[in-house]
Amino acid sequence: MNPPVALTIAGTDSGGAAGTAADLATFAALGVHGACVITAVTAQDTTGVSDIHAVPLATVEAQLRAVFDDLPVAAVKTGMLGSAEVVELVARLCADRLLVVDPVLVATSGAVLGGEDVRRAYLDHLLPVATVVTPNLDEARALLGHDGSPRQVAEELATALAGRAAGAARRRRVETNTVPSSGIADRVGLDTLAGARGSTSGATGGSTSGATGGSTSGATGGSTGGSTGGSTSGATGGSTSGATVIVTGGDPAATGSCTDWLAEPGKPPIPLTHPAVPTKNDHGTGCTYSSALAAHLAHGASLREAAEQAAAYVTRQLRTSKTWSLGRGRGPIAHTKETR
Ligand SMILES: Nc1ncnc2c1ncn2[C@@H]1O[C@H](COP(=O)(O)OP(=O)(O)O)[C@@H](O)[C@H]1O
Ligand SMILES: Cc1ncc(COP(=O)(O)O)c(N)n1
Repeated sequence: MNPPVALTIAGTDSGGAAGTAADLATFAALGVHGACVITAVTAQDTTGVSDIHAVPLATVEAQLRAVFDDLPVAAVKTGMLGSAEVVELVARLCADRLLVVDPVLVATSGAVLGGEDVRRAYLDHLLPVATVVTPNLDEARALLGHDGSPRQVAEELATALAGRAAGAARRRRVETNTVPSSGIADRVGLDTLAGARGSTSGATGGSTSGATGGSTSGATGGSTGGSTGGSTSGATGGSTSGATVIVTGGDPAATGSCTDWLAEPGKPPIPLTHPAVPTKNDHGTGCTYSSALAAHLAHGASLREAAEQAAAYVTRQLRTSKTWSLGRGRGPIAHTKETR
């Protein structure tokens, strides 16, 4: 039987901890075939980022078209996109897909991986069409433009994105009228503008988020039924009501546990708590988490289930890497197969 396919759109990390290295290793570990579209090549190690080479926009687009025209992509995950124009391109070509956006702005090491124009492009273009957004606390505060507790920023960001999602659906209608026909343009067809509810369940291995049309009702847009405990089906692509926001992290040092806050628009945020692993070997943790989330969604899990499983996976990998001593800086989260 075919495995589900997930696509990562991200940058490379020469040190093998974050970016596409983390994403593909995580997909493989979780039984998903990983496709990858490279947006930037970074010279990076455990101590920081020393160089970034942006892949030309046309090459990013060509990679996207090659993957979408050929493979039954059940879920898309974005990491470092690096420029506002790549953010816009991804928003345009992935708007009706099951889309996990990790809004990478700053690396653990402090390196800036996306400037103010990238932050704006996320807010204006990509986050409004995302199914789920996974900022860490700093990224969530940066996106909102102000401080707040993890719970507060998760709730506020979900509310803000819900407001933008309707506008994005309107914009998509205008844009898809002008996109020349191709494999992708066909799938991002007029029917989908109401918010495609095409099956993206990777469990079948054969589905792409097809233009099946669907309800314009905000209640179904970007549905994440599992987080309310009501649905057993996986999340679907094409948000019209706004993304679910998961603000990751918390303060493990302070409490011995990590709490990720899952917020759906219009609902009280839900705390998802798991044990903290005391370690500095956490480079690549955010990439690993969002890839694990996408992998579980590609298997057909509900969002709540996928979020819990992703955190459990990260925790296991951190337990493996916590005794490692690799590199001079912040060591990698383990991408090796579990040894115990
Ligand atoms: N020390 C830790 N122990 C266990 N889980 C962790 C630890 N640090 C982060 N996590 C978990 O890893 C996932 C990614 O979170 P985070 O570290 O905030 O991402 P980022 O790398 O983008 O800052 C979340 O589920 C978070 O709770
Ligand atoms: C190519 C690339 N993508 C993403 C990150 C963020 O990961 P982290 O927050 O663990 O540094 C990174 N450092 N490099």
